[in-house]
Amino acid sequence: MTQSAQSIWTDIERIRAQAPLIHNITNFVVMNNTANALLALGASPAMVHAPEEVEDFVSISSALVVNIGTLDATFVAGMRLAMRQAKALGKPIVFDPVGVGATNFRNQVSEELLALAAPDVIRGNASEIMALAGLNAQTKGVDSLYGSEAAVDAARRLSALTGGVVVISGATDYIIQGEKTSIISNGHPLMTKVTGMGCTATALTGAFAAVNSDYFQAATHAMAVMGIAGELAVEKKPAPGSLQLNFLDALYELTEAAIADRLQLTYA
Ligand SMILES: Nc1ncnc2c1ncn2[C@@H]1O[C@H](COP(=O)(O)OP(=O)(O)O)[C@@H](O)[C@H]1O
Ligand SMILES: Cc1ncsc1CCOP(=O)(O)O
Ligand SMILES: [Mg+2]
Repeated sequence: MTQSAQSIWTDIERIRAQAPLIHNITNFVVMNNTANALLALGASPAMVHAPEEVEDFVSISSALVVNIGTLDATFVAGMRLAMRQAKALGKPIVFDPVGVGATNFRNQVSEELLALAAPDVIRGNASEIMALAGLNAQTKGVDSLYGSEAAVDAARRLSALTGGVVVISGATDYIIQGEKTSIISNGHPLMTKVTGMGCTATALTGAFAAVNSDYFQAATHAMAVMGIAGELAVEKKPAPGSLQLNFLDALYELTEAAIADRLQLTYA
C-alpha cells in the first residue's frame, strides 16, 4: 500500500465518520447528481442558494461549493454573499466555472467572484481553465474542446493569481498549486457521457477539503476517487445510464484495497 493510497483512505474515513455538511450553490442540472454523490461518499450535502439565507448556511457548513452552470442574477447575489462569508469565517471555497468562455456574462461573473474571494480550489475542464486564465479559448458550451494538457500553463498562472489549487479534469487530471503538480490517470472516457461528472468532481473536492486542510492533497484525493469509482462503475456495465447509478454504488462501497490496486498518481 503506497502512502498516497493510505492518505486517500484516511480522508475517506474522516468523511464517513464526520459526515461534513457541504453547502452547494450549484446548477439545476446536477443538483440531484452531486447531492447523491456526496451522500454516497459519506458527506452531508445541502443545495442552498437564496441570498436571504446563504450567509447563515455557510456559517454552519464545513465547505462551500460554488458552481456557475445555470447562472442568473439571483444566483450571482447568493454566490457573492456566500463566498464573502466563507472567506470571513475561513471555510474552504471550491469553485466550478462551468461554461466560462462561452458568454460575457459567465466571464464577468467569474472574474468578479474570483476577485471578491479567491477560491481555495478551482476545478474545470481545459477550455474553462484556459478561459478563466484570460486566454481566448474556444469552448463548446459546458464541454471542453481541448485535452487537459493544453491548459497546464493557464492553470499555473491562475494558481499564481489566486494562491489556490487549480484542477484541470480530462482523460488525465492535473492538480496544480504554485510549482506543485499531481497527475491522476484513472477514469474512463464514458464518464463524459453522463452529465454532471465534472460538477461531481468539484462537489467531492468540497467534501475532501472539509476534512483535509491541505487543499492540494484534498483536490488530488477527490480526483483519484472520481477516477477509481468511474472505472469500477464502467466495469459493471459500460453504458451511461448504468454508469450514473453504478458510480454512486462504487463511491459507497469503495475500499482501501480498491484504491491501493487502482491508484494511478504521479507527481511532476
Ligand atoms: N477521456 C477520459 N478518460 C478518463 N476519465 C475521464 C475522461 N474524460 C473525463 N474523465 C473524468 O471525468 C470526470 C469529469 O471530467 P470532465 O469531463 O473533464 O469535466 P466536465 O464535465 O466539467 O467537462 C473527471 O473525473 C475526469 O477525470
Ligand atoms: C449540461 C449543463 N448545462 C448547464 S450546467 C450543465 C451541467 C454541466 O455539468 P458538467 O460540467 O459536470 O458536465
Ligand atoms: Mg464542467
